Amino acid sequence: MRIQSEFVEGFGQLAELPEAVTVFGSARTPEDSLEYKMGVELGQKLSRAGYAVITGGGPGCMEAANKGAREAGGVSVGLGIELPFEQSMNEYVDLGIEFRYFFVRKTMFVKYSCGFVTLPGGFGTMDELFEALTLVQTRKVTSFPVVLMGTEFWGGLLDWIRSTLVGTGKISPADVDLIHVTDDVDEAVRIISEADQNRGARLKEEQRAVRNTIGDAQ
Ligand SMILES: CC(C)=CCNc1ncnc2c1ncn2[C@@H]1O[C@H](COP(=O)(O)O)[C@@H](O)[C@H]1O
Repeated sequence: MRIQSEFVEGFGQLAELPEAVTVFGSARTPEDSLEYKMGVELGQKLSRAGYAVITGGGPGCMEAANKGAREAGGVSVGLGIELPFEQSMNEYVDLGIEFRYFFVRKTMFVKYSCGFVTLPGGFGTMDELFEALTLVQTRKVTSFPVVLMGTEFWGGLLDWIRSTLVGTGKISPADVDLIHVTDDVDEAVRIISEADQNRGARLKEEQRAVRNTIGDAQ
């Protein structure tokens, strides 16, 4: 089955990836914009912090993050999507995989990264952002930071989330804390790596608990 083979191939090709962060954002961001510049800086700094950078492999913000990763000598990954119109992977992708199904590709973004950073974008970006937030809110993934870059761009959405979603009880006030917003690339990287360290500490705690339980049972 085509869907199954797409999962199997994706898992196989990404299994060896170092720890990675996925960067989302508009396919339409022009190269001479501040947002593109921010994407390049983000790709560079994530790479220097030791993370592979995964994007959707397309133009705009995706290209910017891949470019930054390539420039910093990092691992630059593109998980592309087959579209009805001709479009190739951006030129800064070193490891590229093309998917036919959006939902298979989305699984790969979550499975192979330890956090998401979202640059300004449109429908595609919103879809990816809210999927991530739903997974974190329902604890399908844990210690998974979601960072939004661009306080001005995201401000209106956050106001609406607080006033309308919290205001009418559709989400709890604590759910708003799942979202980190910043204009500072260093802060975005710091949020990701701190969550990473917490995850490491929690894992050790769990391993110790398991060892103690086994010890008690012997
Ligand atoms: C100019 C144009 C429409 C190109 C489409 N080419 C694309 N190539 C790869 N991923 C994409 C593309 N369009 C949307 N996406 C996915 O949706 C997000 C961007 O959608 P949008 O531009 O914000 O809504 C990206 O993070 C990416 O994962």
